[in-house]
Order: sequence, then structure tokens, then C-alpha cells
Amino acid sequence: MHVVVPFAATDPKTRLESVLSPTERAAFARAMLADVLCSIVEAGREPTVVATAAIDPAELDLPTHVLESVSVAVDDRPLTDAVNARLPSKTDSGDNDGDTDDAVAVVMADLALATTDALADLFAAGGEVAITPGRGGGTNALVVRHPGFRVDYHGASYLDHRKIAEEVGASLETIDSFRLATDIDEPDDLVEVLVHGDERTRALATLRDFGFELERRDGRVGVARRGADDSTRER
Ligand SMILES: Nc1nc2c(ncn2[C@@H]2O[C@H](COP(=O)(O)OP(=O)(O)OP(=O)(O)O)[C@@H](O)[C@H]2O)c(=O)[nH]1
Ligand SMILES: C[C@H](OP(=O)(O)O)C(=O)O
Repeated sequence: MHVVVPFAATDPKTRLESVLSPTERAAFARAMLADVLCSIVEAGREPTVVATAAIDPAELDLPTHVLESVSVAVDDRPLTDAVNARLPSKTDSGDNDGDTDDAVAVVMADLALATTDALADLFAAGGEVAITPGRGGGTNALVVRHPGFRVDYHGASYLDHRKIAEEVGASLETIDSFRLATDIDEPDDLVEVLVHGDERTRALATLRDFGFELERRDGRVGVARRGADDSTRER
């Protein structure tokens, strides 16, 4: 199984621009990428980062065994095209029977809560297409074994992918995983990292370095950031 990790290397995480500067967004995106790569390698796979521009994995501060298992491919096409170019095709196997050796997993780089166990469950899932929906309707991770299936990201892509699987006659498994369903897109998502983030992750450490902390409110818990004047700015 090949594991692809798409990564927007330039100006990432724009939906966090109200709470993070461009430099901070770049650092946080790379911290999440590093965490996801570690979990994938610990799950026994060798991921390929498909990045919109060149990145140096050595700058991600990965453990040596992880660094040695990671490769980078630069592809400046839009996300959907870059992923589709790497999915199984009819020419990949002689018999076109959905051979698992041709399987391709696509794991987004912003899954800050992803663990080795959650990813191992995804990689072991059955179905010619296995999807982990993201909160809000996206597709956070999937495994494709069917040579006719193609992705169409953005919007309610989970629903679109269900439909595409049906159209090409691929069996579908939906994986119910809180840890893989939580992608970090918007300021409120930072709460999830502060509540559920593993203490060893770079994503959690990075947010803490930036001064983020949980703020208890009447309704849902939120995040606040210690400001330059050392008071606490509410978000
Ligand atoms: N290769 C590639 N990866 C992308 C592209 N756009 C987004 N990604 C990656 O795809 C995953 C989901 O990205 P999104 O949350 O939709 O986009 P984002 O750029 O991270 O954040 P926003 O700017 O806030 O939309 C993340 O791992 C991104 O790094 C792209 O055009 N090409
Ligand atoms: C790539 C896109 O991500 P989102 O915009 O939901 O974060 C999707 O899952 O279709």
C-alpha cells in the first residue's frame, strides 16, 4: 500500500489567518504534517508527501527512522488532480481485481489527532474504497483499491465520494474515527488539539508555544491566546 500525504506548502491554513500570522500558520501546518508522518511510519508505512512546492523533510525535525521512511514529490496541480494522478489505475495490476498491493491511502496532513492505532485501522479496512469522513463533510483519509475510483475534493466531498464509489461499482466502507475525523481548519478546531492532542505531538507543543490555552465558557469550551501585553486575549 502506498500512502500519500497531500501538503499545501505555500500559504497553508488560510482559514486560521484570524488567529495565526503567516509564519505561524506555516509552522503549525508543518508541525501537524510531522505528527501525521510519524504516526504513518509507526503504523508500518512509508509515506510520500505530495507537496505543492519543495519542502525539506530534514527541516521537520523527524526522528531518524521516520525521516528515512518519508519521501517528497512536488506536484503543483490542484489537490484533486494531484491525488487522482496517484490512485490505482487499470494498468497498475495485471488482473484489475483490486489487488491490495496496488492500494493507495490518502491521509491529509492536518489530522492533528491522528494516532498510529487509528491509522492502522484505516489501512486494515476492507472495501474497495474506505473513507474516513471529516467533520463538516470533507474526506480526511481514504484507501482506494478500485481502479475506477477518483476523488473530487472540497465541499461535502464525503458525500461526493460515496456517490463516485457507487457509480464505479466499488464497495465502500465508512470508518467512524473521532481521531481521523478531526481536521484542523478553523479557529474553533484548535480546541480539539488542546483537549485531545497527545502530549508528545508537535502540534500541541506548537499551539502552547504560541500561547494558546483553553478557556472555559458557559457553553462550549473555547481557546484564548496570551497576548503581547501578557493579558489573555479571548477568541
Ligand atoms: N498537494 C496539495 N495538497 C493540498 C492542496 N490544498 C490543500 N492541500 C492539503 O490537503 C489537506 C486538506 O487541506 P485543506 O484544509 O482543504 O486546505 P489548507 O490549505 O490546509 O487550508 P486552507 O487554506 O484553510 O483551506 C491538507 O493536508 C493540505 O496541506 C493542494 O492544492 N495540493
Ligand atoms: C480537502 C477538503 O478538505 P476540507 O476543506 O474539508 O478541509 C475535503 O476534505 O474535501
